[in-house]
Amino acid sequence: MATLQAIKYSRGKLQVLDQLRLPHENHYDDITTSEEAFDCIKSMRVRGAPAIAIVAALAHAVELVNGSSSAATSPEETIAHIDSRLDYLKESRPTAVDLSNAITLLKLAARAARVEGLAHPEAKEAILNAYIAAAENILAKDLLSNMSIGSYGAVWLQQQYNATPARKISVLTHCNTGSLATSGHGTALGIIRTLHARGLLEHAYCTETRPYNQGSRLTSFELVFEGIPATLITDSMAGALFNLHRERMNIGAVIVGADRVVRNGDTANKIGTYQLAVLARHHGVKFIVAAPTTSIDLETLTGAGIKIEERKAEELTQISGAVVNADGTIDPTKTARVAIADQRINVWNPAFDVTPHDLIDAIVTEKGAVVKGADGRFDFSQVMPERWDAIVGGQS
Ligand SMILES: CSC[C@@H](O)[C@@H](O)C(=O)COP(=O)(O)O
Repeated sequence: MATLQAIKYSRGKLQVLDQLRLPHENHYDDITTSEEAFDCIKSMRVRGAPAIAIVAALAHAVELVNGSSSAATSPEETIAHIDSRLDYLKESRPTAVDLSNAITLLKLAARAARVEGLAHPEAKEAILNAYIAAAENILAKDLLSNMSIGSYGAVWLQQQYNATPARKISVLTHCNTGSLATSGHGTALGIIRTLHARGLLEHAYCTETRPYNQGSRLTSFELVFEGIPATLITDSMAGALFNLHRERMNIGAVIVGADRVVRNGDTANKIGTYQLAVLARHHGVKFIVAAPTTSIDLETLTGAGIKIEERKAEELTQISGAVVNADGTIDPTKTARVAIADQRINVWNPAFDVTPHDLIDAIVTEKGAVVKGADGRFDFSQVMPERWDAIVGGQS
């Protein structure tokens, strides 16, 4: 079956699906420079923590293939050039940690390729090749990682509920964490896809995800595209849905993604995630975060240390969409931006909120599901031993 592809890449060429035009129009932008990638990420034509990191890393790879470092005359200058482009890209969106984790890895890869005494231009070429290979590896690993998260998450849920094809479970998800937010399959939506593929999913509910509507524009599009039984609700309907779950809806879990999971398990994700976690706890519904280890930030101790991006007022006070014809069909060639509030009203528009770890039942990574120990803490040392030793080991 065809799958949705947010990012198309071959060496020297990067194309990114413009998600602002979805679900009405499939348009890919060519990304040839870091500036174009920065704008694509900042304007949210591409979004989702893993996808942001992949686009930034590959955009610079494309730039290097096309000769952007040609003025560098020594290995030091080549590395300084790479560093400065990556530092610039890092500022595009601040909350998702995948981008900074990718940048750390890419900088290390470039440095590791330095060979003492090797003459320029061989030394330069070795550094460029190492950077490009590391960037391409981020793309390749992400898909494998998502498949693995899907499997671990489905198994964990199956065990919690003794789910079988005769006793399926329903889930609720928020924002978009699918193929469009990653290199493919997705994280939270990847678990839903895997549950469906294994015959264990009764129904998926997705929230609209105001203000930017990643749920109604993107997740519902992905669910319809794949024929997964699904229903769209507004963010404000979740409480009513949970209230009915015991008798009729059989909601087994809320499954969300993450922009940054910090050392104690506190998790920043799309605004509205926290209120879902509170509601889930009140109604005895499991709350699961699906996050590759690239979304884990071991250097930040608690959620209080996470910088939350604030976005512009127009995301609340205006909305865009395609024109609906009198017969109910959609005309994708006629899009409109519409004011839906008094344009003078003060607006607070944080893009993310933080869910405290005590409201989270499991954090599913590509290395397995992490649950709290008897002390109520998440321990990530099992799923990322090397980074744990390098960062936390040195502090204890
Ligand atoms: C696998 S994507 C995980 C998160 O990045 C996702 O849940 C989310 O909050 C995306 O926010 P966005 O502002 O659309 O980039």
